[in-house]
Amino acid sequence: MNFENLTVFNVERVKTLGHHIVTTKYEQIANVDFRHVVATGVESFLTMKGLEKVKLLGSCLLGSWLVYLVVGIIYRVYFHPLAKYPGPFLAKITNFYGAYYNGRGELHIQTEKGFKEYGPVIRQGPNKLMFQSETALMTIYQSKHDIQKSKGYTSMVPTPGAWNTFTAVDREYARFRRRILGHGFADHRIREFEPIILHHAKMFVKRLLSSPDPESVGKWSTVWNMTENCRHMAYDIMGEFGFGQTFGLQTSDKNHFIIDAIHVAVARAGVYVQYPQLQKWNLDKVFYINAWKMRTKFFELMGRMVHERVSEGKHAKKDLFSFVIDVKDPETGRSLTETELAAESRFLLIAGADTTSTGMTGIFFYLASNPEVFKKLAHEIRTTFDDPNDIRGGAKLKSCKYLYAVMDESMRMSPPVSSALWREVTSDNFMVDGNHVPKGMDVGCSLYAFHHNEKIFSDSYTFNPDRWMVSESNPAEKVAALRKYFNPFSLGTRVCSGMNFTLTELADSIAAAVWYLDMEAPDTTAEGLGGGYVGAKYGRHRPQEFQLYDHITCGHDGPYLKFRLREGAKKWAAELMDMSATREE
Ligand code: HEM
Repeated sequence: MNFENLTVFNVERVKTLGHHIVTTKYEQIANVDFRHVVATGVESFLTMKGLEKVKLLGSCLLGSWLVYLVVGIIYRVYFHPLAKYPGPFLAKITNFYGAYYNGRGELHIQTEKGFKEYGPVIRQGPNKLMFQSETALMTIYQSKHDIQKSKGYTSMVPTPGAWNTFTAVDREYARFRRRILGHGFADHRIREFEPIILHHAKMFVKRLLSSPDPESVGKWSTVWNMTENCRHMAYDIMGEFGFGQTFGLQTSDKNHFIIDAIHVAVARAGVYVQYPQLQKWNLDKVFYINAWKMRTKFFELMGRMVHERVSEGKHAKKDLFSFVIDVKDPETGRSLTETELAAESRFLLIAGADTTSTGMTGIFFYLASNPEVFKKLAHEIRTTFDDPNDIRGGAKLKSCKYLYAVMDESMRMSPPVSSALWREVTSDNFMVDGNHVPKGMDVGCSLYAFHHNEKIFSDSYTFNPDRWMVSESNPAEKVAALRKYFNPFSLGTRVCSGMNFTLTELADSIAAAVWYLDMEAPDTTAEGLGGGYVGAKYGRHRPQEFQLYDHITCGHDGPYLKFRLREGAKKWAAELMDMSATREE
């Protein structure tokens, strides 16, 4: 084509209605030298005033951006490899959908609602598919070769190279870290650490009993917000496990800021995991100014704790540091450095403390809203243990089947990690439920939506621990079938490393609290208990459901409860009240 000489036409279309023919008339105006046109354009641009130039350039840029945007949207909606899958329009065109709902703490609700609206496969981002079937759950999370954690996880790495087990995307590196960390979570290590868990569980009970009136043993206590009390206990335990020392949150408010610091960090991370590109926009400076200040204080505290721990000597404490510092990976011959271990300990505050405290708070919510369940559980614990000092992991505690059923049912109803754990497809022939998912796409299942899949968990919004109890009307096979799909700790190659640690912590502390205490909810409204309320928007409308605000880990409030020493426990109360916050090693 010759661009130097172009023929320019004046085009006139003649439009008529009905069956008349539409004609188009071309009238030749001139033969134009294209180079001349460009030169004239440049010349007239140069002669323009400054403001006019800016306006013209601005319009051109805006125009090009709009064209780019519209073309992008059309591509994502009609021509993208995932175009055929249903889902919210916003999700089809941008990851802002996931970021927005995660920021609001409602992605888990939108997902559960989405399956009802669109069916078992939803497009939840331009390159993301969310599935709701038993086979999809197994295919996605048990695959060893065709899947790895999504790139979104890398947005949580604070400085280049500072991976921890959770953020490790690379399969080989994650396996290496899990092999080392596994030594810290081995059963015999949990047994060695358990006395520390039990000490904090007793401090928890002692605090719940305390009241402004010193004569009040046996009378109702102060009203406690269990969200806070459970967090304080779980963070203190994780301080001991990760850093060999307690934060002292149950006994002083000096370090309470770490919980706020972690929550802002988690809310921020939740948004970026859904939409990693947002991180480039440096929004932290705008939205998280206070968080940056808290972050600095938090890192200073962590730095001090790591320093103190390291200077105490490798085996001075029974903690993660001591359990794994000497472990050499048999496959690579490598150990974790002190810096790598410190990164792991920092991460465990989120992964281990925030999650466990949500699990525990949920249990208190469901016990408070279901007094008949509390009664049955109290009977089981109080008749199994004559002496509360015998409560610890082992056959006796394991025999408390109803305790474990209550724990499972609470985490089914309100999983402490609720959203999808995105996985990236790394092979060319990955199939989920007969759908070929191209390489580079993200796939996942939502824990919350899955636990409320009526096909598997019937009457899924009813708290019913009996669904986990084997009986004549509920045979072992039926319970086993449920258990296969119950996955609060995820499953497969990246299942939670701290699952057994958590179950020990929950069983010890709930059994101790129920052994010593009766409880009562002074206010059974949504605000008082932390449930939903009739008339609220979808997902927040169920009074019998503990309300979670999901941002990777979950925010919540309540239940507000008061406690009193139960009958027959007086003999043991004095010992409890005399207990010192300082633990004897
Ligand atoms: C109720 C308590 C807990 C729940 C519900 C929970 C749940 C989960 C889930 C769902 C994952 C998978 C995350 C993903 O795939 O991205 C996970 C990973 C992990 N959790 Fe937990 N967790 C809990 C407590 C703990 C505790 C107490 C620890 C340690 C002391 C811990 C350590 C870890 C680690 C290290 C990972 C990363 C595993 C990997 O990516 O390979 N968790 N947890």
